[in-house]
Amino acid sequence: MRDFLKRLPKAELHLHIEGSLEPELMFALAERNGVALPYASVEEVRAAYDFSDLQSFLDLYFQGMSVLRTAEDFHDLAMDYFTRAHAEGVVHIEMHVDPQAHIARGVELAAVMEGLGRARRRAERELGMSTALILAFLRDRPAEEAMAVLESAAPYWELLDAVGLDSAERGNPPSKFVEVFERARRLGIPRVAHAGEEGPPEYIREALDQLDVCRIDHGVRCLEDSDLVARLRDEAVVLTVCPLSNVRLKVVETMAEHPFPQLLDAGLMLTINSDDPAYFGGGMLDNFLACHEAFGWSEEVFVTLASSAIEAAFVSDERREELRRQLAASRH
Ligand code: HPA
Ligand SMILES: [Zn+2]
Repeated sequence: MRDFLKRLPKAELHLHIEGSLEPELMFALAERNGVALPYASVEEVRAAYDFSDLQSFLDLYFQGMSVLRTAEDFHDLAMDYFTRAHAEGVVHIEMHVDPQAHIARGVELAAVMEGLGRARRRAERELGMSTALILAFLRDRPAEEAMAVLESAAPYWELLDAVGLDSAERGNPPSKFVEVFERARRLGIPRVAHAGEEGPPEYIREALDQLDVCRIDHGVRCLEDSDLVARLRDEAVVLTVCPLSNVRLKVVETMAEHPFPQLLDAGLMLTINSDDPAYFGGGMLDNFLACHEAFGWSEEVFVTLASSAIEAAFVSDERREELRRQLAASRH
């Protein structure tokens, strides 16, 4: 099964590029930039990744990314992840980036976009991968700040495949960002949002009704509301589920208790994603393997999930056809 899952052409729709920062690269960049880290070793960093909830992770996530300062750093961060993902059979990656977390530290948006842009072009040229970029707003920051970031990103609007919404969910409902998402809609930029990870099903409804999103990131708590589940099924809304993330952030206690099988039984459109692979114990292949071990799914189930990701990806018609062909070929 491992060989099959590795060979399967996997499209990743939910990945925070800052969450792909492995401790080894964190140390290398800290040295390059003269940034002090509160850890003595790579082992110490990994030992600190013992989270009790989303906020306890976010604290270390924002601290870790403090080593990212220049365009070169963002290039190296993304290439490091793209190379690893490529080796696991990932063929397409849609990355969230959190500009506010960098601008607040005095890093210019231009450095972030230039570095990621260079890595994206290299991934396409050298690894044959496609990538997409999702500019995410930090929902625990004011909506006015998100609007200012969207406006300041004007030189890059053409490069954006979507805007997203992430960070601390509870107490920060999607409705807080109606105007920002309406602005994105008028600019013709697609929209996604994290909802129903730690927050209630109502936040999923708000994201659909008030932010007009085409996908829900996480969304696992929809199961608490049967009317909402029926709606997600009827409207074929894709959920980008992140199994190992949910366990590490204690959304669920164990993989065995993860509601992925119930979501599948409900007829929802689902995808498997890594979220923050450097922090949550593994990348795409590890997430696929964890599902195989916990749920004993057949190859057919994984093909269905991989196909859903291809169909929901922000890619051209030509690229989608190519990914469909790769998926069909991987089955022989
Ligand atoms: O899993 C997450 N949830 C919310 N915000 C995030 N930012 C990075 N990862 C996450
Ligand atoms: Zn996420």
